Amino acid sequence: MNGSAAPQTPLALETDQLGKRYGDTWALQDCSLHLPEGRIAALVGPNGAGKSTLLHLSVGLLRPDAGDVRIFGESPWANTGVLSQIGFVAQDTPLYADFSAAELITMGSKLNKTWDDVLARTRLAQLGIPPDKPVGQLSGGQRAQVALALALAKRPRLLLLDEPVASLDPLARREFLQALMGSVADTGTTVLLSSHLLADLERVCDYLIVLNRAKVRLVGAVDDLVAEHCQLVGPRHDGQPIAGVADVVRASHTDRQSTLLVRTDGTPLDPAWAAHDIPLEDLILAYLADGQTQGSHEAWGVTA
Ligand SMILES: Nc1ncnc2c1ncn2[C@@H]1O[C@H](COP(=O)(O)OP(=O)(O)OP(=O)(O)O)[C@@H](O)[C@H]1O
Repeated sequence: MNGSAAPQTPLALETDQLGKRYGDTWALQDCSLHLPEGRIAALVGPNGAGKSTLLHLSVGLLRPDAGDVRIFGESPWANTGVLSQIGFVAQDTPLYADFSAAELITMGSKLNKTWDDVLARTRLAQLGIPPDKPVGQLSGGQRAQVALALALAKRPRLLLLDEPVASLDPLARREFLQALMGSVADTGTTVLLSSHLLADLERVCDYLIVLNRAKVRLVGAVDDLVAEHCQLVGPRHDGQPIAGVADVVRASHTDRQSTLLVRTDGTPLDPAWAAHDIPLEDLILAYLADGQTQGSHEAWGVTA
């Protein structure tokens, strides 16, 4: 994990040993990461990994039980002034159900110092969202579109989206992500977007955060992470160190041969192994699979 690497550019989000606990269970633990300003970042993890918890800590909806979270250098819990720079669309896009989209836009314009009314109205007009219908009567996908339009109209420096495309059909999903990219490209807005749809994320994101079982498993620029990992195929591996390899992320074996997904250390690789590039999706899946069900089998009293 390279979450503690020295930052090169100003940071939109920074966490240091951040933790949140419910009873005895840590929803997020020892979470240290940087998200440089201007990135479009994917937040990936299995159900219950801690993604929503990280986002809620980042907008001051939850208070940390350990460590710190800073947005543009400020604690969102202690310094609520920084919240005006954040747009947040929570999972299931909660909106006031009795209000129409037009009324929500009016409310947004009164509550926010920076507000782009034309952006919100143009976007919802293009999508055919009726202005006067209570949003509680819109479809889940239409509500998600309204929530994104409101978040974008705030002209945030940091936009946090918790599974924004989950309720959208494939066409709407693509349109949503294109609109998101278009809106943030000009403004330099930093985006952190959680989703289970890896192919979508691969298309739009240039930064990656992988959480698994409350811990950060992987964080960094997509190009760097892809360059640092590869698949090795070679003689059966019995666990001894391999030149050029920092970590073995995943291993599978036959009697004579091993296939390893590894993180390299930047030095030349042992020539006994054939190295192949690894697609981003396979890389993410390897980190997601890591020890996934071990604790669950213990909790259910069954063997894996
Ligand atoms: N209010 C709560 N009370 C108790 N436990 C909670 C609460 N909220 C979350 N948790 C627990 O914290 C852990 C992380 O939950 P979180 O919602 O952050 O996961 P997630 O990665 O967003 O999951 P999903 O992909 O399913 O939305 C889970 O084990 C969850 O059961």
